[in-house]
Amino acid sequence: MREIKTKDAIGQVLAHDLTKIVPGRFKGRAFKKGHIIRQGDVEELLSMGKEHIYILEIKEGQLHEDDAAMRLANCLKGPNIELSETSEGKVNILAGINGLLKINREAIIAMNTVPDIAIATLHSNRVVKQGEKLAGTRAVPLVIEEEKIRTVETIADNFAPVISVMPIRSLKIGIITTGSEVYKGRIPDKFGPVVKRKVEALGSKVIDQIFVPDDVKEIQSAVNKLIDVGAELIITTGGMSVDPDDRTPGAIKGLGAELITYGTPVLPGSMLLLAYHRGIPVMGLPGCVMYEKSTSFDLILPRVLANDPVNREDIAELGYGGLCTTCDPCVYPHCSFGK
Ligand SMILES: Nc1nc2c(c(=O)[nH]1)N[C@H]1C(S)=C(S)[C@@H](COP(=O)(O)OP(=O)(O)OC[C@H]3O[C@@H](n4cnc5c(N)ncnc54)[C@H](O)[C@@H]3O)O[C@H]1N2
Ligand code: MOO
Repeated sequence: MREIKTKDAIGQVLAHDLTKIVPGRFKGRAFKKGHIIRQGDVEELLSMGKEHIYILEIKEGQLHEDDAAMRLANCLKGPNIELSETSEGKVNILAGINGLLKINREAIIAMNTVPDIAIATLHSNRVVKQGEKLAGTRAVPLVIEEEKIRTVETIADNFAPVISVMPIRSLKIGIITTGSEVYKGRIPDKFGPVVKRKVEALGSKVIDQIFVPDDVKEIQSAVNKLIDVGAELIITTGGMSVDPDDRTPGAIKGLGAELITYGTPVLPGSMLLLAYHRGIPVMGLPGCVMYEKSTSFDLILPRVLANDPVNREDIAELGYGGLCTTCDPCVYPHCSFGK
């Protein structure tokens, strides 16, 4: 790469994309890498403040930033990922489908430890839409040693897939509403509609809702009945804390269900339960899910729907970033909650 005066550059090949910014009106590529500079371009280049420009001269063992960015992007690309074109030396990593974003954090850290590499991502486990930008990558200098890109490619081989989107399944949901006060009609059910709205927003369907008093046997037979009629995820509400009438966790455990967790290090939503009974996930939701905008339920539900295995360690990890600051209005997922 060689620097020359713009006024002497006619006929030369531009080494990289040139960005123009007009505040409030335009930010983007004014000249593309590889463009052959013409007489008429000189005035425009000078008005963009480019008194000097780089002419491309790439040696053996070096890569241009555009080629480096595309190779980096291919290191990141896992299932259901699309790549943008290269622009201004950068490639964006995009969601190929609606789904659950998975990012290998360890791989991203290892790659960014290689000098001159920049990879910026969203957080893992977020629900994303097709076409959404998930990450961006570029090499920092205009010309980079190919060896550095090879190091990143080796890391990618060890960790693949680095970025992927898991499809979120549409499941048949069975709701069990516990609480003698609701069962006996003393108060109307306010919990069922919240659960219905949240599962439907992710593409699932409620097939049945059973109301039961705070009674172990009744809760247990409702779970089995819903599985018998084809429920693929069972969600119980209420009765999850410490009162004598809080029978739900005991009932689910008493079924012989495989308990992943009763209690999650997330506030609100710390009394949440996740178990598997006859191969079907069962979630126990504490009262706060009914009135708080975002809780542990919002963090775990998409993972269950995506069939992303959640073990006790995954639950423990939720504690870091698991405190909701209850902003008004709630801006989740555009906040630190669950990250
Ligand atoms: N001493 C402690 N107190 C509390 C604890 C604790 O660990 N120790 N945990 C707190 C947490 S965290 C939560 S969340 C709440 C409530 O948890 P529960 O799941 O046990 O909720 P319930 O007791 O069943 O109900 C609380 C409240 O909500 C009303 N409710 C329940 N279901 C419905 C429904 N379907 N429709 C309308 N309203 C409903 C219920 O009538 C109660 O008023 O406990 C904290 N306290
Ligand atoms: O489970 Mo409570 O749900 O933390 O508010």
